[in-house]
Amino acid sequence: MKLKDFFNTDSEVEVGEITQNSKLVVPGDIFFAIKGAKVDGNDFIDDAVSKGAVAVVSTEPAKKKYPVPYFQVDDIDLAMAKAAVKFYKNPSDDMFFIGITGTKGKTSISYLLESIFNEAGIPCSVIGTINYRINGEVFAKAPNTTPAALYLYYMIDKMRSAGTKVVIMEVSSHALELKRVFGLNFDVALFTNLQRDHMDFHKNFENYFAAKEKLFDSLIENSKPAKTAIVNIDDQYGLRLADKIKAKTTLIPVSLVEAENVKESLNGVTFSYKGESASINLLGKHNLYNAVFAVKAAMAYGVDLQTALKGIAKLQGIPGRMQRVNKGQPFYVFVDFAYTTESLMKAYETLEPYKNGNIITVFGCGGDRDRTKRPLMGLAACQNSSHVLLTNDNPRTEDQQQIFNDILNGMKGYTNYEIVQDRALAIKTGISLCKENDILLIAGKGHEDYQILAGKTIHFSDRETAETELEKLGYVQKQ
Ligand SMILES: CC(=O)N[C@H]1[C@@H](OP(=O)(O)OP(=O)(O)OC[C@H]2O[C@@H](n3ccc(=O)[nH]c3=O)[C@H](O)[C@@H]2O)O[C@H](CO)[C@@H](O)[C@@H]1O[C@H](C)C(=O)N[C@@H](C)C(=O)N[C@H](CCC(=O)O)C(=O)O
Ligand SMILES: Nc1ncnc2c1ncn2[C@@H]1O[C@H](COP(=O)(O)OP(=O)(O)OP(=O)(O)O)[C@@H](O)[C@H]1O
Ligand SMILES: N[C@H](CCC[C@H](N)C(=O)O)C(=O)O
Ligand SMILES: [Mg+2]
Repeated sequence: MKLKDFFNTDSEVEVGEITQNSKLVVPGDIFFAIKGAKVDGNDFIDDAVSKGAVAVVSTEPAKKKYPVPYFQVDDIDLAMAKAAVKFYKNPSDDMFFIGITGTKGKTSISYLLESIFNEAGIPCSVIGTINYRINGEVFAKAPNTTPAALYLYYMIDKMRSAGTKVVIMEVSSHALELKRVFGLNFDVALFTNLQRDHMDFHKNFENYFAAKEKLFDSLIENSKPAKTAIVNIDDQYGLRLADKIKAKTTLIPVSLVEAENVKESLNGVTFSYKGESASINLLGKHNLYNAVFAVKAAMAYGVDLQTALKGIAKLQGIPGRMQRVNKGQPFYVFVDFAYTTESLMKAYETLEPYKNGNIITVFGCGGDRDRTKRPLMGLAACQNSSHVLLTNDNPRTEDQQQIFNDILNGMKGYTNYEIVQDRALAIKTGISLCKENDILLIAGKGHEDYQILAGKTIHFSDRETAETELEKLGYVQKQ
């Protein structure tokens, strides 16, 4: 493609790649300079040009005369997404796109859907929190749930070349707000729920909801047929959304009343759905929602009910989502990605029927993120546990003591906690406190295999740590 295909210019210069990272520039590339959270991409324009960039795009006026065309734009996120749509030739037009938004349930639904499409023999790819997968193979670890447009489109192009028929995508509110998914045509969009999170970024619930709604705006504006919205109407924001979009789109409501004969156990949930018996190997009623969402989304593509139900039944588990660590010890250990108040409450609700002793919770809160949830999580943990081990999560660049102080504000009046700052030690302590039938809940990091301490990333896994500690105590049973 030529430069004139992207910008208002008559330049015939051939474009190689489009990038926002000067380190990756090779001769022929267009460089997008982004003001980031850590550094300003505008400081790397000279670097990009010296490496052979053929054009520079920025929101800032040019600091000097560059030897290549310089385009000043109002909205760099939009400019990148538009360039990506052109460069990769509308890749979403060639595949069926399922976008999942909502505070909770996105990753779980994406796994359930992938399992259904595998069962149906339909090649599918997944973009989400844990990693990015192309037709079942891990393509890359996920730096973001929904990556920035240039990388996102690059990956979608690879999915198309690999013969993917269905792309299942978690669409975060950040992505919607920052236009990372601009230009993608979603065939089906899912809304799970809206709960307290990301207030650092959105400031209030209305803004947060407005960001989520954008997925459905794009659904309405796109030009493809079969525009379907699948919305949780048991959620107050879902109900509002459903009301707003019902005249313009095919609305499929989701409500738990559709699942009958629900029986929960530590192996999963069995239920009947539209007269068929169904099961999932995932714990808790929230996963029943996720299962119903997945079945409805797959059916919107054309998968039949029986195949969809077989697909959800085959999924054995999801990394870090209520995952049991079982080395044959006489108590229960669960790792869960509950890093918000509501998720923590869901975890306790799920475990309640099996409570035959104490519940001990290991948790902390991430730094450089929503502070409003911290006292609420502290309160929830104290209220629902016999003992809480307050520890670090990913403090990132924030002072750990400040994070503890925020959490402790919600724990006033409670004495059933102690601070064990080192997470491995907190897990070890939690295990040592467990007596027969007790439950240890290790919350907040789920699948994560790292910790970000003072800005540095080290390897860390709740699951591995728990397994190692259990093995040290002589428990060896294979999972
Ligand atoms: C706060 C935020 O959103 N940061 C995102 C941002 O990174 P950043 O702002 O720190 O970038 P930076 O390091 O300051 O660099 C700025 C620019 O300079 C460029 N640069 C830098 C150095 C150099 O030598 N040359 C150069 O050109 C960089 O390529 C970049 O374009 O751009 C990166 C690349 O696109 C993102 O990976 C990164 O997401 C970080 C990891 C992040 O944590 N984001 C969170 C807030 C987020 O987006 N979360 C949502 C929701 C998660 C959920 O589901 O709950 C998500 O979708 O992940
Ligand atoms: N449908 C749901 N409703 C409420 N809570 C849920 C639901 N599904 C999962 N959870 C809880 O939220 C946690 C994270 O689930 P999941 O990873 O599927 O959500 P997500 O939307 O992808 O979250 P994130 O934005 O952090 O990636 C789970 O471990 C569980 O505690
Ligand atoms: N995608 C979420 C994950 C948070 C996980 C938790 N362990 C934390 O670090 O706060 C975020 O980046 O806000
Ligand atoms: Mg997710």
